Amino acid sequence: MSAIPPIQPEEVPAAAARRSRRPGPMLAIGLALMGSLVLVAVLAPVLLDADAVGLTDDRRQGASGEHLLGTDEFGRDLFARALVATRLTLVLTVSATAISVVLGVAVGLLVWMLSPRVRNLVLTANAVAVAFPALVMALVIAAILGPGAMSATLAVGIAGIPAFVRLSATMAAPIMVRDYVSTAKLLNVPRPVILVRHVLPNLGEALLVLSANSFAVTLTELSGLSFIGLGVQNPDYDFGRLLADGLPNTYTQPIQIVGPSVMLVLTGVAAMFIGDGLAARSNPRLRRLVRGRRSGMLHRADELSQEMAAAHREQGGAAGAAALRVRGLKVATAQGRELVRGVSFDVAPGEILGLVGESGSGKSLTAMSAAGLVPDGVDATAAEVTTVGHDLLGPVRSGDLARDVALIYQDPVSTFNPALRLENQLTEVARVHQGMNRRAARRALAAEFRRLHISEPDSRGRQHPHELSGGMLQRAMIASALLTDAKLIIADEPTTALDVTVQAEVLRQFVAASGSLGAAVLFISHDLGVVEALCDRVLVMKEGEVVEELTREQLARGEVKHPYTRSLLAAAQYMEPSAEEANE
Ligand SMILES: Nc1ncnc2c1ncn2[C@@H]1O[C@H](COP(=O)(O)OP(=O)(O)OP(=O)(O)O)[C@@H](O)[C@H]1O
Repeated sequence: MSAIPPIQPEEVPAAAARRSRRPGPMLAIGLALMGSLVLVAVLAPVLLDADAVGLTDDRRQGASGEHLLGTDEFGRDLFARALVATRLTLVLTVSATAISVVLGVAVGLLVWMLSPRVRNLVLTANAVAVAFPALVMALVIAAILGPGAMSATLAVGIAGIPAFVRLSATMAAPIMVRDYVSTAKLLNVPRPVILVRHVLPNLGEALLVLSANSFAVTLTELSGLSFIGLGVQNPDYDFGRLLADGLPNTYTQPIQIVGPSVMLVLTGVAAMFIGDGLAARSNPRLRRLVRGRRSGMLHRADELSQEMAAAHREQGGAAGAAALRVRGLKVATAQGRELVRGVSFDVAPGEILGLVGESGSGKSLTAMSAAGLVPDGVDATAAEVTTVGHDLLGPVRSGDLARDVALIYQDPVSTFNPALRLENQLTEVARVHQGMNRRAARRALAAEFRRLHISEPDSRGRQHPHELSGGMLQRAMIASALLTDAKLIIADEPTTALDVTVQAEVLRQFVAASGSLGAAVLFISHDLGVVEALCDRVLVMKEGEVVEELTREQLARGEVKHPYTRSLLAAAQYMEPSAEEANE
């Protein structure tokens, strides 16, 4: 057997990560411009209020050294008025945008607490609202609420809500099926907490981009409402109100509309630059499980299956010793399509049980059901699922499963919430369910990192997932299982997404970890070679059924009976390079 070469971790260099966080030129210009406008909004009403509102005899004057943009029919300085109007304009625009963002995001996330049917209804109604022009909707709402700055702000804010509902609901969808959300569900984290903690931070960048662009649109709409008399009322004034005041004099004294027009354009351009700059800077790498009566639940099987399970029990012997005991597990879609058809097995403490079979044979559904995680859209029944002593067909105390079961998924990137530091995620069970304080948990995690040969173990925890390679993230998951002394590790193709050398190292660490923990392991794989090297026993699944059970020795000697296993074995041998090929 050839020696396994040491792994070369392909980390994302810290300098590159820092560079990607620097604002680009567009964002810098936008922020500088917006910063200047905010400064004007703060200072102008203090310094220029007398000139802006003071009535003088210098009426309808053109531009001069004394009045840079002339004066209006009451002798008020138009330059001062344009600058002073910045404060009210910005306050109203920020308020209306905040209404759209806060309510839109709240609704967009809360729909994920509804049943799929009600959620679809809400989202369809929202899609209709999005298709309706926001300005028309704002006009209708403003007309109902009556003229005034407050009602215009409310109208424009409400009209902007559907766009944010759509964005946040759509972006939440893929996050709700991410592995770290499944893990949070295993931890019995309440749905609102999952939404706020795991989903909301991942919307941050997209929300910022949409908010900045929405700010520009809101500015135009609010100015439009003031311009037609539905917004800010005299004696107050924003840019739109100033434009309306200057309109009758467009031909006789056009300079009256220059100030508010320029300020309006500058504010809009600043917001657009910020939005586009944020969009350009957003890192594309930074990227549902529903419990209900009808689906996504593990139910106790009906009478018939109970009988079947009793038969299995007789075959299976005493339940006491097994870390995982599954009897008569069936998983079916709501339409009745059977995906897993009465699977029964045990995994003893310290034993590694392999689950092999072609894609779609029901391996993941079987394993996830064993952790009480049944995906939305399917219904699972069993006569018995006892996981580390917990009867999953009855109520399980919050945190018990989380403490005893560790899940390691195929895609190391989707396993972690990209917005949270690794140590927060990896030490959660230890801190929340085992009462370890933050500092002790951090130290213990670093020790496990060291044990698993993760470089710079003391600082890794403070990094975000994208700063580590895939192999490191998988080892970090193993470290987390070690940290909590998990009694059952469910690993769903944990090395498939890794390259071959990293795979070998992760597997080596995996065996060492499970050995030192004495944990039972349910190891799912397509790869018979890996399973033979790693597992004590193997279950072969085909079309939702276990068609054969083999020991490692039987598999090694090729003592397989079922034609399907034979074909799997033949395929694996066909894939393996011959000795000559390997030497080439
Ligand atoms: N939530 C779901 N709703 C409906 N069908 C599902 C759902 N989850 C899985 N299935 C179907 O159940 C079958 C078994 O899926 P499962 O993921 O357990 O297969 P698998 O053996 O793990 O395959 P793979 O190796 O590709 O992951 C597949 O046909 C799959 O399409």
